[in-house]
Amino acid sequence: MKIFQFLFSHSRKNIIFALLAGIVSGGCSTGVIALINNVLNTEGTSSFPLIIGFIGLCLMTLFSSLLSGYLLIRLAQGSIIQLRLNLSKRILSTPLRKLEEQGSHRLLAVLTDDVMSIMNAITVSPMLVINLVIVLGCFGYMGWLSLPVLAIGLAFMGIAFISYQVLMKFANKSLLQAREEQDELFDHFNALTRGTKELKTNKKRRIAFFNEELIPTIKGVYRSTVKGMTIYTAAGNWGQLLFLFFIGIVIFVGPSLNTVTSEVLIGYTLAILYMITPLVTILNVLPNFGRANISLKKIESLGLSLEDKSLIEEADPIETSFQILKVNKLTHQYYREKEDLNFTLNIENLVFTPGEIVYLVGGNGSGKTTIAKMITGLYLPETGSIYVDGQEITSSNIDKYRQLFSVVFSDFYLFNNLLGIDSSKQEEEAQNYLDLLQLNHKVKLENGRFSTTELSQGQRKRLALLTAYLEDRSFYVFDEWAADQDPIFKEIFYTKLLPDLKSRGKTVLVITHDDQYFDLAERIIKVDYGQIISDTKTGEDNGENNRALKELVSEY
Ligand SMILES: Nc1ncnc2c1ncn2[C@@H]1O[C@H](COP(=O)(O)OP(=O)(O)OP(=O)(O)O)[C@@H](O)[C@H]1O
Repeated sequence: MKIFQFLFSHSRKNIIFALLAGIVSGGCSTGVIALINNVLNTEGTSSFPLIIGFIGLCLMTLFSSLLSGYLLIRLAQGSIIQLRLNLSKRILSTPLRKLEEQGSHRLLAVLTDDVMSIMNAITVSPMLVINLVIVLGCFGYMGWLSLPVLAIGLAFMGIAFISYQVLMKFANKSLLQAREEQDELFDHFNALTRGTKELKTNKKRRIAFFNEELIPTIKGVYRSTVKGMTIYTAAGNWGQLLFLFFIGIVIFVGPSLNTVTSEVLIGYTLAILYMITPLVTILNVLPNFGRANISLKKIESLGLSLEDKSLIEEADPIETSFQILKVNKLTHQYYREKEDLNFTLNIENLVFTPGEIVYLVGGNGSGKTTIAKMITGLYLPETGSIYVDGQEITSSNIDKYRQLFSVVFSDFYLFNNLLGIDSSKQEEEAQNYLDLLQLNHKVKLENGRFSTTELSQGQRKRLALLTAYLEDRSFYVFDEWAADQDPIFKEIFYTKLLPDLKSRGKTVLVITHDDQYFDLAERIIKVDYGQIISDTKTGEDNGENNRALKELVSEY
């Protein structure tokens, strides 16, 4: 089972110690049964050494099972921490495109549902191991009492194991189905939380969402889970029934076998009685492992990998500047399941130098945001290359390359603190930016934390801009940043903030539809259906380019 491999890979040493302690504990408790059997079959009062032996064995059982339990609990909890950290690291290091393809609902299902079911299995694993050792110890003792009866017992166990495996296959099939439906359910939860406004304002949509989307999926998850868990319960009951058959055979057939003495029979009865509870416990916790296995497989199937190790390793010292950045024959393809044609983006040739303001323009869906993701290294180049001062960007230095950029995408995320920025050193600077962005009456910066991020969309974008300013990178990318700003602040953005960045030697790539400000750009790159169709330098002395700009504005 994958889950055992997973546990074992986390701490072999701990597992081996815990198992050794468990074996001692199992051995001691079997010893207690053997001793009781001995006493029951001895005439007269028990001798002093037997009493001391009994007490000693009981204490040894107690301490070794405590030690084994403690080690296993530590191992289980340690693996849970590792699992959470590992998953977070994996998500951070998985290429952006892969994450986009999976969708946030699937990641959320992994982080909540799968982590929970793996945690459940890990939490009960000490119980499983301890009880397994007791059962094995009892079987060992039974074998020592009578090999033929043990052989019958093992034959029953073999039948139980094989039939349990067959039933488990059916159960796992249903649970796997439930897990797939769970992804769909998380997608609906996404719609429920993010589309609250749309659902509240349209009763028909709300009812249709409930009846046609949410309820069928919830029922589907319910049906598959009930089916899977019922098969598991049936398998557990079947296992118990076989065990009862075994007891029946020992009790009714045992005495007719010449080799079975009354001492053996009493010993068997004691061992069987002793192992009933551990056996039932094992059968009860096994479904947890089936579910955890499915979750581990699901995590693997999402392809969350550690491909881009640089993201989770200690960051290299940040490259603060460049002289020339060249993009050559870069391509990116979006695969679309429902369409015959894939959308392909091409950047034949682009050059950026410090201190220039470049506008990236084009119609909706023409590829501007994708180009920004390609230039900033968020999408790994499928073909073509990026060169910074003559050095080619490869997977080994791409993380360092990304540190050249500060980006505010239109679907930006605003952290409520200045993570990764030494706020104590930059507090005064941050305060100045709060004034400049006209946020000083709304937001305070205290110990590197914004007093609030509950702001209007335009104000939140200004805070995102402040964070970008404080990052002080060489290359700034703004994806329709001004779209949510009022006309006054739009004017400030294009006429003050962007020239200010230029004067500080920054390269600024502005994705925009604000054609009234196109004449402020030094260069305009126009995109259409994934192709760069013009890269025009503008300037007062350049009549030809000015004509090109006028054409572009009128076309827009
Ligand atoms: N995650 C994605 N998966 C598949 N296709 C995508 C994805 N993101 C964008 N596309 C497709 O790629 C094309 C370019 O999208 P992109 O977001 O780069 O356009 P854009 O020029 O920035 O548009 P807008 O001006 O509307 O923001 C679009 O036709 C879109 O359908």
